[in-house]
Amino acid sequence: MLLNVENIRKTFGGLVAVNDVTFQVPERSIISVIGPNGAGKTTFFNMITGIYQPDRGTINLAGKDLVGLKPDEVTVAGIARTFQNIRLFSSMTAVENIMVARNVRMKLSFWDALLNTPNFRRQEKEALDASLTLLDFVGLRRAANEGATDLPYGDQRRLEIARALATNPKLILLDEPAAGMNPRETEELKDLIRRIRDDLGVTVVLIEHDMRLVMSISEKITVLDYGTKIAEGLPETIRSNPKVREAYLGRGHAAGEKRGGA
Ligand SMILES: Nc1ncnc2c1ncn2[C@@H]1O[C@H](COP(=O)(O)OP(=O)(O)OP(=O)(O)O)[C@@H](O)[C@H]1O
Repeated sequence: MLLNVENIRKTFGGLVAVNDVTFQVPERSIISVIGPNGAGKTTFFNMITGIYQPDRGTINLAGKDLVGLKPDEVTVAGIARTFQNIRLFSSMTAVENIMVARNVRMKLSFWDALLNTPNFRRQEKEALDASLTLLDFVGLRRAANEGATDLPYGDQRRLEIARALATNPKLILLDEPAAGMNPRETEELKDLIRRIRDDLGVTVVLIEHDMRLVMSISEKITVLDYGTKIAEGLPETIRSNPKVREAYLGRGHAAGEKRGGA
């Protein structure tokens, strides 16, 4: 197992946002976490990535215990993520946004940078080349020198994915990557997610409301409702699971119909 999460729990005051959830991710898999609004999905990601510490439970990545680590330490351990609300640096170009992310892996001293040593210049050149390769990978090579937040929305989402990949992760967590995308962009995203796994060997876990995407891409789906895991399995079994249907329909049309249903 690449990621092994056991019985993690998070409460906010009296509210149990994530209720003793166990979740396993095999290496090189594509797994989705779904559930109605407020089900606890983002809180779950936030615990895995060190933004919140779980009240109890364990999180293990390739044999390394992640509980207690800060977000940047989790990144170094091998987990990258994107956010529901895009978080790009608006004052930087597309390629610069990737270069800064790559810095977590660079081996430079303060003096190298200050004195502009050959070591610094060589690593800068490598960082630029690698960042352009990643832009190519997500289909944004032409936009390298454009302001990151001037890009169309779908491109910004792909840039965020490229930036996450720049940290050289074992696992990438995508929080609603298709949000705001049109059907053509969502198709391209599906292809990109497959290539992340097939070409880069990076394992993918996504939170997603677009059920067509979820059903067509996931090898396993985990369903949360009120913080509790209510179902887990192959897309076909999840689609026909009465508990899952009830969870979506019980919350009204917002989650059940507008967003595609379960
Ligand atoms: N920092 C916080 N303080 C208090 N309550 C919180 C906090 N973060 C999340 N919650 C609550 O925890 C519950 C789960 O929220 P979470 O954002 O994890 O759900 P979600 O499944 O990601 O929802 P959505 O699909 O709408 O993004 C919600 O009731 C939410 O209001």
